[in-house]
Amino acid sequence: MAGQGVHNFSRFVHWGRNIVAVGRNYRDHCAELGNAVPTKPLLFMKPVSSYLEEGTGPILIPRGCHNFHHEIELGVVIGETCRDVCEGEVLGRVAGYALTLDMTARDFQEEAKKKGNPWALAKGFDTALPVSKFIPKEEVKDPSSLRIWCKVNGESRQDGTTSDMVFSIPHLISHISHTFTLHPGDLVLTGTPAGVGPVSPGDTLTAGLGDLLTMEFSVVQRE
Ligand SMILES: CC(=O)CC(=O)C(=O)O
Ligand SMILES: [Mg+2]
Repeated sequence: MAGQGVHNFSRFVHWGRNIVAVGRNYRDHCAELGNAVPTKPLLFMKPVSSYLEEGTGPILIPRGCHNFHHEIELGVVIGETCRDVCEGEVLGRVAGYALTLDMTARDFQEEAKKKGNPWALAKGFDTALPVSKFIPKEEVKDPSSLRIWCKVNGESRQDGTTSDMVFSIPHLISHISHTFTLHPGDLVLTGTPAGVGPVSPGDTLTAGLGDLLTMEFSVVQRE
């Protein structure tokens, strides 16, 4: 596998350094929250401590949050260093993919947006990034045409396709790499399609990526 070297990509969660997230990358999601479609990628970071691997525990609603949302997203795992890479080189530097949830304390985010503050509290709390197992790129025929879906207690909430992204995976990673270097094991979240909505303590989230995998997480209130 390209760039595998000493790294074991099946455990990328434990050695990736950067988690870069893209916001407002689907027109239908921009519309549902009343946001303009960006003219260049909107980026924010999530801390490594926000990772939650399937099977290791529940998603924790942060203290003081009263509007807690799911956002299903395709994650792209970097395989080789990306610094000033052109779009045509990007997919050759990808190690694989993962299904991710960009869990969001929407009330914290709304407050931050009003004040012009960053989104760290809204999107960076412990367990804010539930992830599936790693999927090597050889198992993904076309990352630009993958179904991503999310159900809450069995009810469909989000059902989108990566073909509806405003900015493609090569464009996003090339763009990011012209500002900061991405390293092997880093993860790029590519934004969420429409249907984001609230989850409560006791809910079960199930989500899927094409015919490649499904994952499941329960939700509890952080004490
Ligand atoms: C409005 C948002 O929270 C932006 C975001 O994360 C997205 O996926 O879009
Ligand atoms: Mg998101």
